[in-house]
Amino acid sequence: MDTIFALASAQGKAGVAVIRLSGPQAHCAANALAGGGLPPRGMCVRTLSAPDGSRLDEGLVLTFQAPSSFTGEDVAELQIHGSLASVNAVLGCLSDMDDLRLAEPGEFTRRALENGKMDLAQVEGLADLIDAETEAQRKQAQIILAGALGTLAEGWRRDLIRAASLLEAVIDFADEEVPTDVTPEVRMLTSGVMDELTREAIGVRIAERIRSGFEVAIVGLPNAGKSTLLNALAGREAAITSEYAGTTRDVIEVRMDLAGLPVTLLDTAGLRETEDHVENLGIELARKRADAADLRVFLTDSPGLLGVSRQIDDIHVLPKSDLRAAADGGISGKTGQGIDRLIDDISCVLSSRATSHGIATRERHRIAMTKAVESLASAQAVLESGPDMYDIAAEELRSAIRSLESLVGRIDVETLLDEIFASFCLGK
Ligand SMILES: Nc1nc2c(ncn2[C@@H]2O[C@H](COP(=O)(O)OP(=O)(O)OP(=O)(O)O)[C@@H](O)[C@H]2O)c(=O)[nH]1
Ligand SMILES: [K+]
Ligand SMILES: [Mg+2]
Repeated sequence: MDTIFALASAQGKAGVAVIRLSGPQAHCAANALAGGGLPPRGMCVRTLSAPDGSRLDEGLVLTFQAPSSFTGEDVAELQIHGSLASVNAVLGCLSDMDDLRLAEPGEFTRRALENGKMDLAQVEGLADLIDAETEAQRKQAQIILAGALGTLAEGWRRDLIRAASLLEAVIDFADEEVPTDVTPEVRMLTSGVMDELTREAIGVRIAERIRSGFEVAIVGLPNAGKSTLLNALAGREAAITSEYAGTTRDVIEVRMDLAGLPVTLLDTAGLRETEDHVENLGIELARKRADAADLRVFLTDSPGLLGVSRQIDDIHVLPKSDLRAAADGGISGKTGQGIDRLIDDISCVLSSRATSHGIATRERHRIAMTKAVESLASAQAVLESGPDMYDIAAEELRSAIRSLESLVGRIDVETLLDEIFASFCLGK
């Protein structure tokens, strides 16, 4: 096994930079820089020197001993001053050492997975945590990283193994009298797992939104003040505004953190009948994106006229409230009136959706769970045909178990790894 090293903290100037080494030569290499005598597990302040004796930096050296480390291997971490030159000098010395090489993106985590320090879902959770920008994303990633999906999957697996073994007991004793009918218990176990899997699979759509952001489209007639409102919400001039009706044609996207939720606001072309070819293209795009969005804010008192389908949670507000006499509930992108309330309304709708999801977060999880549900449904169906079909039912249960095992990477790991680790940054 190679010993790998990489800068584990972000590139660029910082107070401290962390260089991580993992593998059989990790302690040996750290000792070479630190002048020897490091404990197998501990923390020391040391002067780090190059092979010619010249001083590299003074820093903190942490050592971890296999298997009690992030990767499960011998690990050393060098905390040095976070300048580009200091980091490059130390990395240069490490790459000159025999048996050491720069880690590939995600390679430390890959080793942690291979050494059983985390399961595949936890690896995904770690990737999400590193990418997390909002509080909702952070919380969701922490739940997965803590191993919650693995715990759930283990419970389902246990129930299905019990169900399969009940059937197998009947198959094995087919020639003898079997005193009890096992089907009620098999049915109960499989139905329980199916219900939970179905609920989790539905929740993935919401969890995906928390990872990638909810889309909120601002929709209305031309000149309603959509772009002005977008700019007010974004706190910057993201879109052009003017008194000319038909200013916005393309969809303008602004990503923001709305009360802890990741939201992409969409400013769209004003909706109307027009002869202008380019404006019509914009209107067509606006309708399409508004329909596909998670939530629409209609900036009008007559949303029915716009040709965009309206859904139950959608918000509609009267624009340009500053021009109306003591208008209640309206909004003004110009004066800021009603903006806070709109933000509250949007985050209220989205957070009620955000809390209704379960533990699973990815399309990969959804597919594995849906496959398991299909196998369980087949198992239940053939169970009806009596003990002659129990071997087929048991095979369907085993196939459901394999689907659940793929959730946490007990099987099919190799095919998934490259895809998952491709999203990792160096040093993780
Ligand atoms: N008084 C007042 N004027 C506003 C308000 N919002 C926008 N306006 C003005 O109304 C005009 C149209 O604003 P925009 O933000 O460009 O409207 P829009 O809905 O994006 O228009 P299109 O992109 O053409 O569909 C501009 O002259 C704005 O200054 C508001 O809340 N109060
Ligand atoms: K306009
Ligand atoms: Mg506009």
